[in-house]
Amino acid sequence: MRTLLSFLAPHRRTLLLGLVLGLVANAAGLATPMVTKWVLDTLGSGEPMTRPIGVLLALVLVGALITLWQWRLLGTLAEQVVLDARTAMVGRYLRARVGDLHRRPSGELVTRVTSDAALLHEASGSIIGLVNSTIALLGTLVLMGVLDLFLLGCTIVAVLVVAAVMGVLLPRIAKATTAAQESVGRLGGTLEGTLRAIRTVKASRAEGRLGERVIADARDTAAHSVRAARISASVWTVAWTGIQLAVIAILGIGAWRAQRDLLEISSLIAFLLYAFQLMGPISELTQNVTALQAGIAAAGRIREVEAIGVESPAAPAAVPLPAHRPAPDTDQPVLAFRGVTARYGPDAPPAVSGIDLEIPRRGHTAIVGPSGAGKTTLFSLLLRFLEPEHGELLLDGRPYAAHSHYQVRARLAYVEQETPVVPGTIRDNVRFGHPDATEAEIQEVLRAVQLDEKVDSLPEGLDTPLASTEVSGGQRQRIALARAMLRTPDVLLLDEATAQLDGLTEAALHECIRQRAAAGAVVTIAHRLSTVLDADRIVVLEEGRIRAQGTHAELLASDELYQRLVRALRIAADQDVVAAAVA
Ligand SMILES: Nc1ncnc2c1ncn2[C@@H]1O[C@H](COP(=O)(O)OP(=O)(O)OP(=O)(O)O)[C@@H](O)[C@H]1O
Repeated sequence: MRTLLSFLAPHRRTLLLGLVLGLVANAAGLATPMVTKWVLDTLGSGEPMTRPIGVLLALVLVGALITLWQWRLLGTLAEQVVLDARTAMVGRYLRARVGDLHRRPSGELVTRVTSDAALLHEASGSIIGLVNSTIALLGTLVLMGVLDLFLLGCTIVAVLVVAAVMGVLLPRIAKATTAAQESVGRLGGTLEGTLRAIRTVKASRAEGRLGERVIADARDTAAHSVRAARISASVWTVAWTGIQLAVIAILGIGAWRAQRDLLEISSLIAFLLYAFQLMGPISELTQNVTALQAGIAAAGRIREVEAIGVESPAAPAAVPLPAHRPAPDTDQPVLAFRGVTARYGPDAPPAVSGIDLEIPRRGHTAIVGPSGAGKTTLFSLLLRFLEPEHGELLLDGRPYAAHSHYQVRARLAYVEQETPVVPGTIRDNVRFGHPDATEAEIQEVLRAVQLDEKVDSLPEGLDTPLASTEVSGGQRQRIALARAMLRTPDVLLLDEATAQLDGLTEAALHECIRQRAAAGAVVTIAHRLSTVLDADRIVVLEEGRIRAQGTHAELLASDELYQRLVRALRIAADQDVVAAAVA
């Protein structure tokens, strides 16, 4: 509840106005039966009926206008609350630490923004609705008491029975709705993973099995929602029947009291009007309690997003790059690890330990090692996706802690092994890191990765929209390279694809590495013999530690693991040659 209130707090003035409008509309509604009695009392009294009928009309009109205003006000507010929640969540996701984000299925994170946030719409007006309907209920009962205390007693018995049944059933609706939302979250997670790996899913003929898992969550959602709908139906039936029975009882007892002159006919009619009106606040109470419960559950799930750790809070654009930036020919390494140990969780074993490594300002450093040796972890540390547990990293001789995440990343360019294309056109993809890049700069990097002719041949050229499925693996690699080469970064971090690359892409890759290494630093996670042979220095990793460093010739002569790795790469390279010859 506190969480839901925190979403509403910024809109308290609008809520207050909504409450006041609701109260005025209630007052108009409550006065109507009394004025109806006035109309009836004037019958045969000789008084003109125009005044009470005029008041009646005015009440209906004012009530309608105020209700319209209140609906529009609260409807707009509800959408603002949903928008605020979505904005906060999207911002949190984008500022989140990579590790924290990856611990949750992305599809589930998406459902929090889409379906959970939508539940706040109904809930945001429900607190006002609850106050309004409670006041309307109490007001109706008080006015009924004014008309006839005996009949009020009958009504209160019916209202208490209805309230008791609701007290038991409404929490069950909340439980079912929360469970349904959780199933939708799981469904989103599984479905997103399935669609992302759709090729593997189909190739493994696993559509049926995975479909079953997704449908199982959908069935779960439906089962919980059906339970909620059935309980709601029971609540409505009990409330409706209770009030109908109360009306019949009032009619019988009221007629009997009227016969004995204990009650005026006009009062009985007004009382009956109030009895019929009772259904309004009761149904409003039910709806609002249900919406509030669903909203509280959704607000809880939305607030869980705040548990996702975020990176340094400094606003990226507001952080100036350090004035201190050494001359390019200095001997000081551009990047350095000093006794770095890091792990992925408090209970996980260290992924890398005691890393001491310097990345010179110029040249190509290749990192090699068996699977799980910690190569990707070194990149994650350099890019600050992961923070060291012990030791520190230095950029231009200054600890990473003295820079913001943004400042560190502004000096690096990164090509992922999977090299995703981002939503948008080829132009958007190439200038992703530098949205202000000029046409000439874009053309230059496209030439460097040998994509210029391909782009020129497309009818829409640079403005061709890209979807990951439309781009070949090699083209994706080259687009990612072009993106990284734009505005010559100080350090190019390249996680080489393990998949076989086409000749054009491989040649473009090596040309880019060579060009960049002549002017700046290139660090590769090398999976190809040609890349290792190209490197100025090679770092051999084993079980999270640096085992050896040196040139290819030095390591080949001195390190047994390196010899084995090169042998494996050579066999892979030979296989590539055979495959190319066969093709
Ligand atoms: N996100 C993660 N959560 C938990 N442990 C991880 C995570 N990523 C890597 N590890 C662990 O950290 C260690 C180093 O992994 P890393 O991915 O750095 O190795 P690698 O040398 O890049 O392997 P590969 O060549 O197979 O990609 C491994 O033991 C791995 O299980």
